[in-house]
Amino acid sequence: MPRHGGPREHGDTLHPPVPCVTDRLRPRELRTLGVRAPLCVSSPGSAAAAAGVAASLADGALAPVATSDRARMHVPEHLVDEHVRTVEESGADSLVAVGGGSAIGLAKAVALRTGLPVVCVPTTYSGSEMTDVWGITKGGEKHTGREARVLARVVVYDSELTDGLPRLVSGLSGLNAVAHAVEAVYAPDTSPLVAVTAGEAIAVMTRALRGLDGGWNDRDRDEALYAAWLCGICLDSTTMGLHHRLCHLLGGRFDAPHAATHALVLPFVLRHQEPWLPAAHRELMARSADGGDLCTELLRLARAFGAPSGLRQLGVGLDDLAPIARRLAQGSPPGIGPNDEESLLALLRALHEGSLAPPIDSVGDGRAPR
Ligand SMILES: NC(=O)C1=CN([C@@H]2O[C@H](COP(=O)(O)OP(=O)(O)OC[C@H]3O[C@@H](n4cnc5c(N)ncnc54)[C@H](O)[C@@H]3O)[C@@H](O)[C@H]2O)C=CC1
Ligand SMILES: O=C(O)/C=C\C(=O)CC(=O)O
Repeated sequence: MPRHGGPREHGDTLHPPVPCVTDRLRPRELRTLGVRAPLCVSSPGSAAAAAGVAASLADGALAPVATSDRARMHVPEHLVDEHVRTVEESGADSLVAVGGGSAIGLAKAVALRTGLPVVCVPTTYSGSEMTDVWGITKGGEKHTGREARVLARVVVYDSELTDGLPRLVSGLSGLNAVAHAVEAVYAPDTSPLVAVTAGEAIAVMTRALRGLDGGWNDRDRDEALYAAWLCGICLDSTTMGLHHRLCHLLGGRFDAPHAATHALVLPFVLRHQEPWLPAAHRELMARSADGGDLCTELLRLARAFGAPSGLRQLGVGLDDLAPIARRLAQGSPPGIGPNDEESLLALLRALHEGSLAPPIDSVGDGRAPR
């Protein structure tokens, strides 16, 4: 299959090709938006992919007026300031993000200030390209919000752009995406449609990640990108809960690596919520783990991809736990499990140690109403 020759073909594809898969960003997609002069942003790791996209645009006389490969995770405010200045000085009329959640997050933050339309070419599985969620970090606090203007106008999925993504980055960003789907299942504004999408997303992503764990192939990469798309839709459709709030707090205050933090935290927060899940949602989680215990499988995958084994490894001290629990309880993150300070502190202690409680069925009597 020639590079960029179109969606890859699999003889035994389980699902039809994703409708928005295309081979690459073409000038046509930008012309549809009526723009001519994009600022193309990437991170160092996705700079080569960004150069390829820029070249394909230039072929159509839509050469970027500026490029930057300086995106980094959590979107520090000073980078937003610098890139807004670049927009003003270059006369850019649009933002093309080529990369993972960091590049996309920077484009979103610049769009928040400037109102320029965003086009995304994701090269990791963060799912950010499908959401109206923005984040900017300043003074040790990660501020997030939702704004229609940051939602990408065009998203181009090309799994060949993920071929060079290192195994551990792939695995951890896939687990970040799974967190979007898991939290969408028990979000206050979930719906049957979201739950079905989330179930498919969790099942396909965990299957692809198991493939990556044992020797990744093209099909696993295609499936992971398909699942990332679904996971992003789940996050866009629902209110973020305890898991995302905790990860953002850790990201802002401890500069914790985003995807690795999600991978560590997810099995623990899901275990915390699990007893309060309605039976249908517990079954959905079990089905997406092939009938097994999803938390145990998520923890196994997190460890296989080098996630920290506990909050200790992220530089979080025992003394930090009570203030974090207080902060979370004050924010009263939506979720179905207990959100009082004492329960949250128990959760944080387990996370600090990295010791996951057994599934409730193996405990025997259940711990909460179903
Ligand atoms: N607003 C939203 O809906 C969401 C936002 N995020 C944000 O995204 C950021 C994390 O995004 P991630 O994608 O996990 O990390 P990332 O964008 O920082 O990428 C991880 C690493 O992979 C490298 N990389 C990216 N594409 C590559 C490629 N094709 N080949 C080789 N290396 C490549 C990057 O340079 C970086 O070193 C965080 O800031 C997080 O807050 C994450 C999920 C959803
Ligand atoms: O935690 C996530 O994966 C989802 C949202 C964010 O990271 C917020 C942001 O864009 O910084």
